[in-house]
Amino acid sequence: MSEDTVGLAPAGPFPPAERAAVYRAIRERRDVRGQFRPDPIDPALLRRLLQAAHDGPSVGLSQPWNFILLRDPALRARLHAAFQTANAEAAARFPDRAALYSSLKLEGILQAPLNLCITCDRTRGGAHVLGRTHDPSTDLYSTACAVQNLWLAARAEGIGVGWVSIFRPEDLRSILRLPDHVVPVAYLCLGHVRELHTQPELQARGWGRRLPLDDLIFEDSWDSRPTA
Ligand SMILES: Cc1cc2c(cc1C)N(C[C@H](O)[C@H](O)[C@H](O)COP(=O)(O)O)c1[nH]c(=O)[nH]c(=O)c1N2
Repeated sequence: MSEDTVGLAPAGPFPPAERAAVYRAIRERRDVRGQFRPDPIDPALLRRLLQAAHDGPSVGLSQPWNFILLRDPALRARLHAAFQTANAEAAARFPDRAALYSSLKLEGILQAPLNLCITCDRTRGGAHVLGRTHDPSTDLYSTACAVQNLWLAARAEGIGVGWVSIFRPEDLRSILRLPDHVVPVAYLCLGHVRELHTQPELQARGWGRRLPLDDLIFEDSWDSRPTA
């Protein structure tokens, strides 16, 4: 196919206000655990979020994702119970910070009007996928890119998103009836929110802090990092 039949559009920078909006969505995106309103997400809005995810980059254009929409209260109760089991196990890993850990809210499974599991089908695209031949993990990275697209679009739409990874993988697999070749990459809680934290909640609550960007940049080789 020649260059003039593939379809090209101007690639200059966005006008300043649109550029600012993109950076605003990136900077103001937050992980939401407890501030969900119960009102449902409009189907057209949800469709835009899923389209944003589906517009993501993927290795060899393999698009390994699926989107499992979880609304059924009974199913969500089982998922919440699975979270509680895993969270008790996780809490035990932090004996020095047990009180702080147990004070953290780490999911909104029952409060959020919608839960969404974004999966990666490790067979999508067949045995050989362009770009994945030497790094099989690239299908998982692709799926994470889709998640981030959705997360940023959700911020622009006023929808909060919270990622819950405190599950035994086998619990998610059995409750959602996933076949072996499908990996649950992201379990997300979604809903309208009235307010968002201005900084990561884990920072606000003293669990961690955002690292200075300058400490993370170095040139040419790992050996030249400032902390070396
Ligand atoms: C892969 C992955 C997995 C999780 C998370 C994120 C990601 C990327 N985060 C959210 C995480 O704590 C949060 O992103 C950081 O603390 C930074 O905060 P903001 O996202 O900027 O608000 C998260 N949060 C939570 O309350 N329970 C969880 O199980 C998880 N799991």
